[in-house]
Amino acid sequence: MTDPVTLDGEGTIGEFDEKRAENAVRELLIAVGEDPDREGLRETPARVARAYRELLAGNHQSPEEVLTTTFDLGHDEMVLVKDIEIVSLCEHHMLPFHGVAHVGYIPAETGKITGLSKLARLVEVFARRLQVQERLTTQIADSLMRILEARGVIVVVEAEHMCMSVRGIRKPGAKTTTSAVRGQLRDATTRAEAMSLILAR
Ligand SMILES: Nc1nc2c(ncn2[C@@H]2O[C@H](COP(=O)(O)OP(=O)(O)OP(=O)(O)O)[C@@H](O)[C@H]2O)c(=O)[nH]1
Ligand SMILES: [Zn+2]
Repeated sequence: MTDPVTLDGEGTIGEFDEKRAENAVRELLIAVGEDPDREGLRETPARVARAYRELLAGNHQSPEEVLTTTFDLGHDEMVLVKDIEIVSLCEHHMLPFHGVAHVGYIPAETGKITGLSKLARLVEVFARRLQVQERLTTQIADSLMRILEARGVIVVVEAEHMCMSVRGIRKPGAKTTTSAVRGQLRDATTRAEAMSLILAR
């Protein structure tokens, strides 16, 4: 058993209980009028449980774990990784929202930077949880400020929510953009420069 992960202001999350998840999916199949023992559904509870384990893997990872590799390159200008694909699950409907995240930061004065892939890994840590897009965006920004002691951070997430496209209001194609800007990137000129890089195709 690993210790439950403490989420910033969001309580704690315990272990993933695969057997319990399987039983719950079996119950859900019965609740919607299906026969969970028919040929095509026999393995479904186990498959769905494994899928949720994967989609919620970030519950058991911390941002500190993935931002371990740092280099002191003395680089003190902005570093920006664009178009990091994300798939997350909205906490209201447990349906996916998917799109891209753009993550930029101005390193600490010491020039402490991290590996580029670590920025994408950081995004994964927070995307693979039950989320709302706003919290996903701010958690990425706040952890970069805290762990890398960055002087500034900008995170922009653009996503389509399945709960808005396949059910409810049914507006496929509607995109939601959220941003979080911290430190020196709040400065109007620096922020405008970052936004023009993010928007450039
Ligand atoms: N702000 C925000 N809202 C979200 C996100 N994901 C889903 N939602 C919204 O959460 C709201 C939940 O509203 P409710 O009225 O409780 O649920 P509902 O009856 O299923 O709502 P409808 O989707 O309007 O049918 C909906 O408006 C969703 O669009 C997100 O990441 N951020
Ligand atoms: Zn939703």
